[in-house]
Amino acid sequence: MTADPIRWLWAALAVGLWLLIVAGVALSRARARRAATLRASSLASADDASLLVAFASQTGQAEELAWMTASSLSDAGVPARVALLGDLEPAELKAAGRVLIVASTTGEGDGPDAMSWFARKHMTGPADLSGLSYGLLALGDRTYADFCGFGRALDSWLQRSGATSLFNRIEVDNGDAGAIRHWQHQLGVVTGHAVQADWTPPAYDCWRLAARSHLNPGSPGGEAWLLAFEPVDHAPDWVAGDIAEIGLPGDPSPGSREYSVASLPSDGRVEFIVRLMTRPDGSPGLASGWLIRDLALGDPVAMRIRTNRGFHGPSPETPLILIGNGTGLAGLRAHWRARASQPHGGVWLMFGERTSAHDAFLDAELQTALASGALTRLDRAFSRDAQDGRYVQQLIAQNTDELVSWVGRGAVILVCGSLEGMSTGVHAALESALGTDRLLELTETGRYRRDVY
Ligand SMILES: Cc1cc2nc3c(=O)[nH]c(=O)nc-3n(C[C@H](O)[C@H](O)[C@H](O)COP(=O)(O)O)c2cc1C
Repeated sequence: MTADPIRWLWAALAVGLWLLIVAGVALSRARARRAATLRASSLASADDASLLVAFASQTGQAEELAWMTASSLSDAGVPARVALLGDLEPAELKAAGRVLIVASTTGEGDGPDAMSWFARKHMTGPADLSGLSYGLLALGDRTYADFCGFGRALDSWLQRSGATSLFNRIEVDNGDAGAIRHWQHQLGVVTGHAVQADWTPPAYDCWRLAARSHLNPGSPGGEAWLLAFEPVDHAPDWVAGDIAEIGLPGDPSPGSREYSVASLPSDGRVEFIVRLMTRPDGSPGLASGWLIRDLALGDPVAMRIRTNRGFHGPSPETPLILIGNGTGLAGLRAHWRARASQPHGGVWLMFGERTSAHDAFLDAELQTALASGALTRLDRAFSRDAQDGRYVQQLIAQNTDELVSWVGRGAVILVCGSLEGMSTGVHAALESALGTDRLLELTETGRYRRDVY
């Protein structure tokens, strides 16, 4: 009996303390939100032509990356403004035309608190976002059951609302520096402006240039070369679809470049294809010029292999449709080579380049792969051939029945090559062959994957 008043006192104190904490959290969130909104509006006001960077953040990492994204873009000469995604209306997103989004996941696969109203009001069904293109950086942590749950839900809502992704969603596991560098790389591709040196310099291994062969002598397009590197110390493990990051020489280093790996660990070397780029003054591009013109056989190179889950292949019994153009053949080659030594469910390669006389990249190897069964079917399109000029997307249109049948048997479609022209053309051709809903379903179930640049 005598203990009761004391219990009541403790209980009242506990409730009071809890209320104080709740109020404090709510206040600090509201303050953070206001501060972000203020910063956002101060950047957002003037220039409507600027690139929109929107974020959804719970503990600040997504917000920080959004600001780093915007300032990198501004430094590269692309004006950018930052906004809280949760404060925008779909009509404002649509009006922006292009948006880069950084979004984290919290709770159990939930969106940040600042997104709850937006999610309830807008994300329960599709909005009208036709004409909007977007890039998405999803932050998360693989130790949670629903990895990047909110980023994935957002991606799916954007697609269902008619928006087009500029590149595959990039997922960041616990601040993974490689994935963040990949985002930086894509910023450069999307804006056409080199984005300054890496935010997080990677730890490289030492490799040496072992071979370099010209794939398209006489081509009307830029020179394409197959380069091979051997490890100096240890060779890391990797799988088809992974990416080689090359550190450019210099102190400080002017950054890194990414290339789709065209070989497998069993080859004992990393191979990839580089196109010689030309600067406006006619001189060779910084990275491609160095790799193709300056580097001598035996010279050391700083390189690491980055896992690129979004472009890994399915198990061997699943039919595989590989579609690409130009240097994109590199990312596809590792996939058919991975099947060369085992029974598999079929590999169909559709490849596009300029001329059959000069741009039939790796022709002898492709013929051998066909003869051995590593490739089941090969279709090529050469856009500048006088009689038969076609693009790779036309191969899809011409073989719709076959494509539908492969997809009906569970095929996975992998697309690698240029973002402009090829991947949008291929996407449109796949949409008309399979239907928009079917293609969306393939995207969401990981059966349509793109590695485009
Ligand atoms: C309470 C809590 C819950 C989380 N839940 C998830 C989750 O379900 N899935 C996930 O991928 N990451 C989850 N994360 C990891 C965060 O997404 C990750 O740390 C992210 O970088 C945070 O970004 P932010 O600071 O912008 O909110 C969670 C983190 C916290 C603190």
